[in-house]
Order: sequence, then C-alpha cells, then structure tokens
Amino acid sequence: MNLASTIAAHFNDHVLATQDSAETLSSPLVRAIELCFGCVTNSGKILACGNGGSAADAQHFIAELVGRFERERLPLAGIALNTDTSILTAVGNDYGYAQIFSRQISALGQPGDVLVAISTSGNSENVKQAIQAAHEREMRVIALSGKGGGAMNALLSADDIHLCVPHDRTMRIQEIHILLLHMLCDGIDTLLLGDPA
Ligand SMILES: O=C(CO)[C@@H](O)[C@H](O)[C@H](O)[C@H](O)COP(=O)(O)O
Ligand SMILES: [Zn+2]
Repeated sequence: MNLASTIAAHFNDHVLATQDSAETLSSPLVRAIELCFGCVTNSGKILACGNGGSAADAQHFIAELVGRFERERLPLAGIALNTDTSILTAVGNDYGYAQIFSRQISALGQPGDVLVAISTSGNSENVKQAIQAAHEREMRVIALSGKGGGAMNALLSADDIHLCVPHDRTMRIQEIHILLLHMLCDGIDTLLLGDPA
C-alpha cells in the first residue's frame, strides 16, 4: 500500500480531467450561463436534482442562487428537488422512486423555467423522468453527466445543453460538476453585475 502515490495519482488525474473538460465544455458552459441568466431575469426559476453526491451538488448550487455566490446581489429563484423529505418519502412511497423529481416538476414547472439535471452516469431513472417532465412543461434542460452521457443522450433535445464530463470515474466527474456549477454561478453574476473589480 502506498498512499502517497495514490494521492499523487488522484491530483494528477484531477488536473487532466479539468484540462480535458476545459476543452470540451467551455462553449456549452457559456450557453448554459446565458440560458440561466435569461431564465432568472425573465421571472423564471431554476429547478435542480440529482442523487447522492449529485443531490448535494444540486442543493449547493441552488443555495448559491437563492442566497448569494461571491458578490452581493438580489436573490435568484431556484429550488432543489432533492431536499424536501416529506415530498420525497410520500412520492417515493406512493408512486415510486423514479417519480420523486418528475412529480415536483409537473407541480412547479412553468414554460421558461430551467431544469439542471445531474447524473454522473446519465442513467438514473428519476433524473431521466425529470428531463421528460421538464420537456412536457416546456422547460429547457441543462444536463450534467459523464461516462459518455448514458441514456440522457437520447432524451435531450436540440434546445437543451449537455455538459458531459469526458471521464469514466464517478468521483472525478462529480469534482468537475461542482466546478461547472460554480462557474455557472460566477457567469450569472458577471452578466448581472459586470466583471468583478
Ligand atoms: O457521491 C457518490 C459517489 O461519489 C454517490 O453517492 C453517488 O452520487 C450515488 O451512487 C448516485 O446514486 C449515483 O447516481 P448517478 O450519478 O449515476 O446518477
Ligand atoms: Zn461522493
């Protein structure tokens, strides 16, 4: 066992994953920032969902919209769909785990709202059904995935934005996802407030 070499390999792989993501995801990330900015400045709201670590990412992102990111600004409208344990247990129990997000989107989603759908595999059934429910509500989708995008590829429309991290390892994909979400917050703030001083 050599912990030092394992740690060195993690740092190195993280840097490579970041470099590869910068090449493939910078352009779609600009479009995602513009989509979110247009949404929240036209009375829309951003809904976000994911499982496990991606649930944490979804609520982390939404907290920075409703609260603030780095600079003082007005609160922005967003809801994390993985946070209300009464809804999650009721819908999970009565309708099934696959519907825990889609049911909330059917209840809350309006045309012009945006869904941020997070799944490292692109294959989580509840996230897939969330994308379908968002389309039924005339919402556009920003999908964060990895591992080639999985089943999400077939579900996303030409109007959606797919940020698929070019990596196969869940932990690495999640590390890039939180970087992307922070850059989304930073980009929205830049469009709202101008470049930072
Ligand atoms: O955070 C981790 C692994 O780093 C786990 O909790 C992970 O998020 C869970 O296994 C999820 O259920 C994976 O779902 P997905 O990313 O494939 O949609
Ligand atoms: Zn994790």
